[in-house]
Amino acid sequence: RTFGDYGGQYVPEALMPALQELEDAYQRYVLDNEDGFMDEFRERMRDFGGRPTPLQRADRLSERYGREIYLKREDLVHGGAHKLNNALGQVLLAKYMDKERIIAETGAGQHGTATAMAAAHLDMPCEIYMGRTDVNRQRPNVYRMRMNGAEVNPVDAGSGTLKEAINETMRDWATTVERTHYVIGSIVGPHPFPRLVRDFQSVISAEARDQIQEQAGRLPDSVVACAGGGSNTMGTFHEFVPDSSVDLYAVEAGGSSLEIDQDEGLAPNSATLSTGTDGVLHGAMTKLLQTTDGQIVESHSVSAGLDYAGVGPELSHLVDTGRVTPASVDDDAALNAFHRLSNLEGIIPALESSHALGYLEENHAELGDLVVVNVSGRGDKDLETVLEETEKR
Ligand SMILES: Cc1ncc(COP(=O)(O)O)c(/C=N/[C@H](C(=O)O)[C@@H](O)C(C)C)c1O
Repeated sequence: RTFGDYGGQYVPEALMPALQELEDAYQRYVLDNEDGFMDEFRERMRDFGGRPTPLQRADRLSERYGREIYLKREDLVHGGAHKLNNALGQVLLAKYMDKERIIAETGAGQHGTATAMAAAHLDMPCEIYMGRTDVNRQRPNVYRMRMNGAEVNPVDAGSGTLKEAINETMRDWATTVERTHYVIGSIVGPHPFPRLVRDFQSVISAEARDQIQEQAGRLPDSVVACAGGGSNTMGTFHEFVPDSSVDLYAVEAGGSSLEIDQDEGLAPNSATLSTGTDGVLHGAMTKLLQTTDGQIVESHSVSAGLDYAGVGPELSHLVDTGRVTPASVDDDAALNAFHRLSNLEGIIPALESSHALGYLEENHAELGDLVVVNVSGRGDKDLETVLEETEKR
């Protein structure tokens, strides 16, 4: 149920039967591969999702930093981000559980898009909850969700971002749980969601661990991935966790500064692993950005996908035990990294992934001779934001 002191099931009694049912299905189908569930998951991620994704040597970045830089190309997964790994797995699991309806939250819209695509692919009705602020700043993804046949419900409460979208989705699920599965978008929420999402996303590190040994002849010295809720992070780390020679860096959004405004309850960043304190959010004990009297603060990031005041409990635990190094990169460095990869390697990365690439630019000297960086998504969705923000600066 837990990762050290973190995780658990801090939810209303009404949700416990649903979590118990999900835990049974997780054990039977994901862990025990009953009825060939994981075989079907892998086959669909191959034929529909486009896996395996390349682990590509970045020649220009390797020259620039004087070491071997390999990019794990999750931007090439169908839909443009790692999100499909988890969304397809959960929608397929919902089918095996005889559910009739899919709901999900989204912030950057990548998870919403992936869920809508997976639901269309598997012929399941789908409703996505998305904060009004995010609907306005990630419009191309709203069009894609609707094009894939999903209903998109804008959420006007609070700041109209991810936190409110998750609350609305949980509220829906509490009253429709008999026939509805909630496809949660990251390694957050009550047990078994953090493990379930991590296990689906772990295809990333399973492939990368084989590919790096095939292509470079050994394990990497370090692996770098951005962290919003933490699903691409733990997906990229999971199979390397037992390899103590491999350093793991989780890069969060440093926004415009790391200070929290206690009075306003505002944080101009989302660097939860670096500056957060323990608390419960969305059903799990984890690290949070909160005021001293326990109010969850409004977080910030130039990238919608990293703008989340919580983080997965598994990452909180691995940071506390020292296995994962928490890091953060500010908005400017992320924007510069967006332009840099586009110009040097011909790859336009998602603004979220740009935080991992920004960390590489600032800290490559500490990362050893062989580095794997996860490009969690592609940056088409961010072009407007980046062009606007770049003009402002
Ligand atoms: C391309 C891309 N890269 C990284 C992330 C960060 O989410 P995690 O992998 O769960 O840390 C995201 C997160 N996107 C979510 C979404 O699209 O709904 C996000 O907004 C929330 C689920 C956190 C993303 O789109």
